[in-house]
Amino acid sequence: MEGVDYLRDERSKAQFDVETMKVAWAGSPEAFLVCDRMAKLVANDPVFEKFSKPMLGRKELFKNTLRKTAHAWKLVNDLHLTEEEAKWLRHYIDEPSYTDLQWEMFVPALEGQGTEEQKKKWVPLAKTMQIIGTYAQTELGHGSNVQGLETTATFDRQSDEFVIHSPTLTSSKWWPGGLAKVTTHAIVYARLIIDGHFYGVHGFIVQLRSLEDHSPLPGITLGDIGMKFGHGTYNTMDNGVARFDRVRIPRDQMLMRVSQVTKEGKYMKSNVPRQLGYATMVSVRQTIVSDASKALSRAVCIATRYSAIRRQFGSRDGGPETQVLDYKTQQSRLFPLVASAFAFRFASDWLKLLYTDVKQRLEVNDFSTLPEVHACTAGFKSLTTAATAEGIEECRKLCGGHGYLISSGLPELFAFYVPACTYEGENVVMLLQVARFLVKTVSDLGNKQPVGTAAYLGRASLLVQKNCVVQTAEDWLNPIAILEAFEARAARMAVGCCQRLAEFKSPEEGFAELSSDLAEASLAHCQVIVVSTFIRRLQQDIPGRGVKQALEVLCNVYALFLLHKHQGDFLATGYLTPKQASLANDQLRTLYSKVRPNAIALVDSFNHTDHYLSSVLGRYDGNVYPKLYEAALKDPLNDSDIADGIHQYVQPILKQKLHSSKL
Ligand SMILES: CCCCCCCCCCC/C=C/C(=O)SCCNC(=O)CCNC(=O)[C@H](O)C(C)(C)COP(=O)(O)OP(=O)(O)OC[C@H]1O[C@@H](n2cnc3c(N)ncnc32)[C@H](O)[C@@H]1OP(=O)(O)O
Ligand SMILES: Cc1cc2nc3c(=O)[nH]c(=O)nc-3n(C[C@H](O)[C@H](O)[C@H](O)COP(=O)(O)OP(=O)(O)OC[C@H]3O[C@@H](n4cnc5c(N)ncnc54)[C@H](O)[C@@H]3O)c2cc1C
Repeated sequence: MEGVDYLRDERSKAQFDVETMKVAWAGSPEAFLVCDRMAKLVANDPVFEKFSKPMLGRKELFKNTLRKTAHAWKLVNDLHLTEEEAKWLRHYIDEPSYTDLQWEMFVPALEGQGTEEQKKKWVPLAKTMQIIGTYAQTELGHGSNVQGLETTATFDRQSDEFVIHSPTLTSSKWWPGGLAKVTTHAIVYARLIIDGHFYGVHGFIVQLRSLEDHSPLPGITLGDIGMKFGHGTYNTMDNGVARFDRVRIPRDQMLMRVSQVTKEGKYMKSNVPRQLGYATMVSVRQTIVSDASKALSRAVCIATRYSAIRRQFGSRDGGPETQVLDYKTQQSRLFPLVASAFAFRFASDWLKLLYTDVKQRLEVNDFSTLPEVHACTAGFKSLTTAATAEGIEECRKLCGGHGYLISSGLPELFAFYVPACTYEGENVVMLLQVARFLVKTVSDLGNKQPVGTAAYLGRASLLVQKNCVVQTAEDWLNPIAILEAFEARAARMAVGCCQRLAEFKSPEEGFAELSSDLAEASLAHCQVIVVSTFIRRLQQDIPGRGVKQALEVLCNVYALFLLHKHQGDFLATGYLTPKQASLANDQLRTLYSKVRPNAIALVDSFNHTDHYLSSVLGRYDGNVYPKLYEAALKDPLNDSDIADGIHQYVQPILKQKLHSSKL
C-alpha cells in the first residue's frame, strides 16, 4: 500500500460525520462557509503561491509580501468582501504583513481610544487604506513596562501642538510591524508632559511619511530592526525603529477618550479608567487565542497524517511494518495536542463572546467586568501560546527527521509562531497580571462573592477541605469529578499563595518573592476555565453522527492529560491520592484507543487546504514520499551535479599531496 491508500483506509474508519465536525470546529454553518470560501480563494490564486518563499532573500521576501497584500486588497474591493471575510483572507495568505497591524491594532486603537470626533475623522481613512498605520508602543529599552516608556509628548500651549521627542537611544520605538518601510501613520505611545508635569503614557496619532512620495517626514528617522528568527516567516514584515526629533502634531491628535488636554493646557480625566488606554491589547490578545488553535491545528494535522503513513518496525514475515500512529508513545504525545487544538478553539469562541460583551459595556461606560476580561485575555493568551509553541515543536519531533525539512512545513510554522509567546504581553508578565486578579479575589472573599470565571473561588473554603471521590478509572469520565479536581487544585494554589503573602512585610515584597508560585497558580486558574468551557460546550446541542461522542473523548483527553502533566500540583495540594492520579492515567490510555480510529478524520475536520498547510508530510492525499523526493529535487543545489565552489574549494583538497608525516 502507498500513503494515498493508508489515508483512504484511515478515513473509512471514522466513527463520526466529518462534514458536521467541520461546522463544529468552525463555530457555525455560516462561519464554516466563510472560512471555506476564503481558504479556497487563496489556495486557487497563483499570486498566493508560497512554496518558493524559502529560496527568497530578505528584500525579495518583503516585496513578495507587498505584492500579495496589494492583490489581497484588490480582491477585498473587487469581491466586496466583509471585514470578517477579509480577515480570513489575510489568515489564509499566511504571511505576516503590515495589514495585520493596520486591522488588528491601528484601527482598534482609533476605535477604542478615540473620541467620537476623532473616530469620525480617522477610522474611515484607515478602513479605506488611505492611511496605513501601526501601533508604536514598545521601545528599545522597554516593552513589558508600558509606564516605563521614555518617548515624550510635550504640550506647547502657544502653537496648540504636542512635541513628540525621543530623548534617549533607549526611547527609540522598536518592533512595531510595518513601521520600517510601509506605514504612513502610527499610534505613538508617549509620556504626556504639560508645564513640566508628567501625566502618564498616552497614545498620539503621528504621521510618519509623506502621502505624496512616501519619504519620512522631517524630524523622523525610520529603519528596519533586522532579520528575525526563521527565514521566510516574520522576515516578510518590516518591524521597525523610529526616532522623533521634536516632531510637532496638532493637539487633537492625542487619543482623548480616556483623558483630554484642553487648548489652555488643562489635563482632564474623564470618568473612564486609565486601563482603557490598554484596550487595544485586550482586543488583540483575544485574537491571539483564536490564532493559537489555528496554528496548533495546522501542526497536528501534519503530524497526524504523516504518522498514519510512516511505518517503522514490527514487520513479521515480510508483512507491513507498524504505523507509527499505533505506538502508544506517539499517541500520548500527539492526541493531547489534537485535543488541545479543540479546547483552544472552544475557549477562543467563548472569549470572543466575553470580549464582545465587555466592548458593548465599555461603550456605555460600564467598566465592571474589565478586570475579569483583562485577566482572562491575558491568562488565555499566555496559556494557549505557550502550549501551541511547545506543541508545534513536539509535532516536528513526531515527524522524525523529515519534520526538520522546510518542506514539512513545521520549522517555518514554529518560527512564525513562537514570537506569540512574547508579543502582546510577554507570557510570564501576563500570568502575573492574572495573579493580581486572583490575589484580589481571594483576599476579598469575606466581603464579595466572586462571579463569572472566578465564581468557583467563592467555594474555596469547601474546596480546600474536600477530597476527590474517584475510585475507578471510569469515574474519571465524569465531568463533575474532572472539574472539581481542577477547581480544588487551583483554589488551593491561590489560597496557599495568599496565605504565604500575608507573611511578608509588604504585599509588594511578597508578590515579588512568590511570583513563580503565583504564575503557577494563575496557570491552574486558566486551566479551570479552559476545561470548564470545553465541558459546557458539550452540554450544548451538537448535531451529526458521532460528533458529540468524539468531542467528549477529546475533552476527557485534554483534561486528563493536563491532570497527568501537572499531577505534582494535584498531589501536593492534597486533593488527589497517588492511586487516583494513577487511575486518571489508566483512563487516559483507554481514551487514546478511542481517539485512534478517528485520528485522521479529526484533523480533516479542520478543513485545512494543502496550500495553507504548505507541508509535503501533511498532504491531504497522503502522497508523501514521491512529493518529498520531488520537493528535494527543486532545491537550487540540485540545479547541477557539480555545485558552485566544488572546483575551487573541494577539489584542491582532494588533489593535495600530503607529506608522509601527516598521513
Ligand atoms: C489574520 C491575522 C491575524 C493576526 C492577529 C495577530 C496580530 C498580532 C500582531 C502582533 C504584533 C504585536 C504587537 C505588540 O506586541 S504591541 C505591544 C504589546 N505590549 C504589551 O502587551 C505590553 C505589556 N504590558 C502591559 O500590558 C502593562 O504594562 C502591564 C499590564 C504589564 C502593567 O501595566 P501597569 O504598570 O500600568 O499596571 P499595573 O500592573 O500596575 O496594573 C494597574 C492595574 O491595571 C490593570 N490592567 C493592566 N492592564 C490592563 C488591561 N489591558 N485592561 C484592564 N486592566 C488592566 C492591572 O490588572 C491593575 O489592576 P489592579 O490595580 O486592580 O490590580
Ligand atoms: C514579532 C514581534 C512583533 C512585535 N510587534 C510589535 C508592535 O507592532 N508594536 C509594539 O509596540 N511592539 C511590538 N512588539 C514588542 C513586544 O510587544 C514586546 O517585545 C513584548 O511586549 C515583551 O516586552 P520586552 O521585549 O520588553 O520583554 P521584557 O519585558 O524585557 O522581557 C524579558 C524577560 O523579562 C521577564 N520580565 C519582564 N518583566 C517582568 C516582571 N515584572 N516580572 C517577572 N519577569 C519579568 C520576562 O518574563 C522575560 O523573560 C513585537 C515583538 C515581536 C517579537
